[in-house]
Amino acid sequence: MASVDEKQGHGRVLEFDKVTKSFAKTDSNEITHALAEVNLTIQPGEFVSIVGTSGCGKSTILRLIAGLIRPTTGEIRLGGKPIVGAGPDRGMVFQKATLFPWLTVEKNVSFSLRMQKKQDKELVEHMLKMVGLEDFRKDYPHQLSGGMAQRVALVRSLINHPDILLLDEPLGALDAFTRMNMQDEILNIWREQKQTVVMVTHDVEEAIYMGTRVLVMEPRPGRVKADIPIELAEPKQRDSEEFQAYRNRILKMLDLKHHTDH
Ligand SMILES: Nc1ncnc2c1ncn2[C@@H]1O[C@H](COP(=O)(O)OP(=O)(O)OP(=O)(O)O)[C@@H](O)[C@H]1O
Repeated sequence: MASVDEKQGHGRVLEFDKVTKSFAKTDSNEITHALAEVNLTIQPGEFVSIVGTSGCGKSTILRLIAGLIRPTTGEIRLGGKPIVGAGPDRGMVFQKATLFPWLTVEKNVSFSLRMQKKQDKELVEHMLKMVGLEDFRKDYPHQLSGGMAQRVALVRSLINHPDILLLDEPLGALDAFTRMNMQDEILNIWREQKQTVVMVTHDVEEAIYMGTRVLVMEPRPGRVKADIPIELAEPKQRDSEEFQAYRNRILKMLDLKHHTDH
């Protein structure tokens, strides 16, 4: 039986135990080692940011946690139990809001509740208010800006009270101003709901600003190169010396081998 805590979706530790993931290339006999051995413990309520150059396995980590793919070797456990598939206790948001174009905002948000025959008008209303979209409930996705669509995608995942929220570059397609606003919105939601968040981003400042911890990854084979707890006073000041020291340290790690624009 799940404990009350588990039912509420909080309090479960996420563990990667010697996890590797390899993919066979379809056009040759080669194998891509997307992840070498990853060992990782994420405590409930942590906000973990993942940064790293292209192809170092960031999305693979999220897809493994989501249960969309299985490890090649090793095990991923949530609350001590192996993750064997997708489930409503883990919600994922992608860079491009994947909304149903034929459904209104309200219907997109309540979709999974309706699938589970758990209609809850008040909850939907609360969620829409939380992201300031209550006046747009009857609009369709094509009528929304990128930021608004991403807010809908976010609350559509949050409505199941996931234990873990998985964010795959959720703000990557937004303009700088909207992006900064949404960083604060996501942080407010996280502070209110206290779920565990694992977010992939290419933006080092965003990783530090939002994360309680930053994982720096390295490619070929993908692995965690550094695991950096962010110990900055809230609210974090992007222009503070301490903030910039984290930024420079992480950028240096990313630049050592790969001169990219990350
Ligand atoms: N389904 C798949 N089939 C074959 N190879 C894959 C598959 N998924 C990922 N890979 C390979 O695994 C490696 C890691 O991919 P992943 O998408 O996790 O990287 P990433 O760090 O998220 O990259 P990016 O920042 O470019 O999104 C890459 O070399 C990629 O080509």
